[in-house]
Order: sequence, then structure tokens, then C-alpha cells
Amino acid sequence: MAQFTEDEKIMRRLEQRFNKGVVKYRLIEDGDKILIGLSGGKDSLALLELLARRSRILKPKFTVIAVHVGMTNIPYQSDLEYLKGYSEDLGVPFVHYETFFDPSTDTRKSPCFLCSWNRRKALFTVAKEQGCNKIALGHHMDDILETLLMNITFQGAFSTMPPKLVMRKFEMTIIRPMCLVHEADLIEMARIRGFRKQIKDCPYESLSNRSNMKEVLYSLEKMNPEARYSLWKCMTNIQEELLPGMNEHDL
Ligand SMILES: Nc1ncnc2c1ncn2[C@@H]1O[C@H](COP(=O)(O)OP(=O)(O)OP(=O)(O)O)[C@@H](O)[C@H]1O
Repeated sequence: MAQFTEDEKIMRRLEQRFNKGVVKYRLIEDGDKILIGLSGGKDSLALLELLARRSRILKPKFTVIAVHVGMTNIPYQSDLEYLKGYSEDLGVPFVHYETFFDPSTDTRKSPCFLCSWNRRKALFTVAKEQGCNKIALGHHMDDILETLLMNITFQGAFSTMPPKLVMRKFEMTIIRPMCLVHEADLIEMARIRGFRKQIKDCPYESLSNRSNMKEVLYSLEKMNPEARYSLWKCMTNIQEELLPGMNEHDL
């Protein structure tokens, strides 16, 4: 029997969870052309490698292309040579797209909101330019669960970032192929692959609600090591009759 090293076991587990998410949520179909959002962080670097590898299998046949969006008004340094080299070594074409936003035009919105809104817009623009029908983002299971907890706590809404979001109006589908991958494994992958750290220099960056929710998720898993699976399952196990009714007749 083959003996795997600890690092090989981590990579196998990660790839299995990645493949499980792709198949379970039917994220990839024959003929897809997928644009990968490559921020330079560990999650999208991992996404690029995993999707590039999967694109070599026979069925479904799909192609990938990577884009890094730069915001010219933010002194946020990205190592473009590294990102381009990393993509091209995997056989994936790399595009660099620059845009900007002006935080003074809409002071009701935070710079972080404006930045991510404009980045999303840029991703759509490049996807259209490149003839892509899907955009893949590097969000993983922890991101999705943290967003669920944030939406419950701050928005009073039971929602999160879904593995697949079909946007008919824009003829575009957002996919999150790492939806079942754990962040702990991605941290290990970054070590194994020696991902170069992105130099973050954003003047607006501060501690967010997301980092607080990371701690909440961590505490829940200390209470119950299976907590993340329960949280995931509860999203498809809505027991309506045991919840407050939607309309007055139920009262
Ligand atoms: N500048 C960018 N250019 C292209 N895609 C991006 C960019 N920033 C973010 N994305 C995409 O959006 C996803 C979520 O972004 P977010 O800012 O939460 O992640 P991150 O912490 O910057 O980096 P990563 O998720 O790659 O570790 C990324 O995984 C990536 O797919």
C-alpha cells in the first residue's frame, strides 16, 4: 500500500473536498470558460492550481483564465510577476486589469464597500471581454460559514455566499469551487507550496466583523468539533413549522 507523507495527505484531503464541492453543487459544465479572480492571497492561488489541474481531465471539458484586478488609487502592492509566472507555469493565461474608485463621491458607503463593488464590476468586465460564462472566487468553507454568522447577527437574514449564483441579468454565474475546503488546509497548502505573501498596504484596512466571526466559529468548534458540519447542514434543513411564521395566519 502506498505510504503518503503528512503533506501529501493534506493535499489529497484538500483536493478531495474541492472535487466534492465542484460535483455536489454542479459548478462546472462542458464548454465552460471560467475566469479566476486572483487576488494574490493563499485562497485564490490555491483555487488557480486546483482548477488548472481539474481542467486537464477529459470531462467536463472547460478552460480557465486568471485575472488580477489592481486598484490604482490604493497603494496595495501586488507582485504581478509572481502572479503571472504562477499562472503561466500552470498553463493558465494571466490578465492584469486596472481600475480605481473615488471614496469622496459616495461618502455614505465605506471605502471597503466601494473597493469590493468596483473590483466585482471589473471582474464582470474582464469576464465579458474574455468570453467567459463563469467567474470563480476563492472563498472557502470558513468564509461561507463566517458570512452566514455575520448575516444572522448583523443583518437579521439567514443567508450567505452560495457555492453557485446564477446571475441571469448579466448572463454570468459566480462559482465558489472551494466551498467545502477548510481554511486550515489552505494555510497548510500555502506552507507546502511556499506561496509568496502578498504585501498588504491598504490605508483603509482595519479589523473587521469577519475576524470576530472567525473567533466565534473557532469557539463553536471547541464546543463541538462537528459544529461546522452542523452549520453547513442547517442551511438545507429549514424546519419551517418550528420557526415563527411568515404571515399573520400562522400566529
Ligand atoms: N484584486 C483582485 N483581483 C482579482 N480577484 C480578486 C481580487 N481580490 C479578491 N479577488 C477574488 O475575490 C475572492 C475573495 O476576496 P477576498 O478579498 O475576500 O480574499 P483575499 O483575502 O484578498 O484573498 P484570497 O481569498 O485569495 O486569499 C478572492 O479569493 C479572489 O477570488
